[in-house]
Amino acid sequence: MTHSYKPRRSALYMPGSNARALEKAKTLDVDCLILDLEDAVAPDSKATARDQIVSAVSGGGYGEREVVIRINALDTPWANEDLAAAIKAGPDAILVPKVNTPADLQQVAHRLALGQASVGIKLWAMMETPLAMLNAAAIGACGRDPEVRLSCFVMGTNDLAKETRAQLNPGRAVMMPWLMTCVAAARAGGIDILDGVYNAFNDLEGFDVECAQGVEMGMDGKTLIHPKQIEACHAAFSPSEEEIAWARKINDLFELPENANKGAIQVDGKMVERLHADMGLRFIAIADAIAAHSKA
Ligand SMILES: CC(C)(COP(=O)(O)OP(=O)(O)OC[C@H]1O[C@@H](n2cnc3c(N)ncnc32)[C@H](O)[C@@H]1OP(=O)(O)O)[C@@H](O)C(=O)NCCC(=O)NCCSC(=O)C[C@H](O)C(=O)O
Ligand SMILES: [Mg+2]
Repeated sequence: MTHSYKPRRSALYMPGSNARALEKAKTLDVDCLILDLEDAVAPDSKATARDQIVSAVSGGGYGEREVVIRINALDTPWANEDLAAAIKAGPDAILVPKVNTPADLQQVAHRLALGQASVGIKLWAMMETPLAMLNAAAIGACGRDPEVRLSCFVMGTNDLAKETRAQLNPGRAVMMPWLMTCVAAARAGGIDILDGVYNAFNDLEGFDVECAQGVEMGMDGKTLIHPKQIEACHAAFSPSEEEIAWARKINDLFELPENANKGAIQVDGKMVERLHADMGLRFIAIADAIAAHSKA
């Protein structure tokens, strides 16, 4: 089995209205950039932010970083112009906030399908409304629909807390059913999923704990709000040396002639099946992709 993998360990949001941040992003060691037109931008600054994002993305200079534009929600007065501007700018993906149903993504995909300029632009979906939690499987299934081009879920835990009135506390116990439902929906749809932001960006200890939780849940990476969160995020979401060594060891063991007809073997006192070897190959592919990404 072969794995292709695109590192999405970190996705840093920045307000489209903040020209300094848009420029600084070109120097940051981050996998993805989310240039925001939505919640980080005040209503009076929406037009300026839109212009600045178009000019920044069209101007390039972001190298290997995946560039994503977050537009305003589809039921706002800005969505239409945001979408036109995003298509013109030509980012790697457009992030649609407040998605409730597959129809929301189909509507945006329809706009993308109308123009040559949008060939290759993917869709990302914010999972942050009560309806999205109830429709997660159907929204995730858009990942299997080539016309919709959905490639990633992004958890919006702040909006989820606001809309459901559940509290966003350390440990996120009450959010766990929604987070794990979205992980399952993303996997069923064959797409990636990024964890929500950690608001207290000066609390790096708390951030480490939440990154570790995201890794445990099966998230592919985490969304960030400040450059100081990047390093710890990469450390958490990159396979460790021990994981890679273990992956190589069990794959080598299954290659041995004496194990050719075995589905399960014993390694260091543990049962290891071929599915574990496959999981190991994924770790190796991730590590290789990260190494290639850092060299670029
Ligand atoms: C939170 C901030 C407003 C803090 O800004 P500031 O006080 O300016 O921070 P610093 O002085 O510590 O900044 C140091 C340098 O780093 C640059 N910087 C800071 N943040 C960013 C960033 N996000 N991207 C790029 N560069 C950044 C500063 O320019 C300084 O650089 P230099 O001039 O060289 O010294 C700010 O961090 C910020 O605006 N963060 C992003 C906020 C945001 O985008 N929020 C919306 C997304 S979160 C969300 O909506 C989640 C979801 O939808 C949900 O529902 O949960
Ligand atoms: Mg939100």
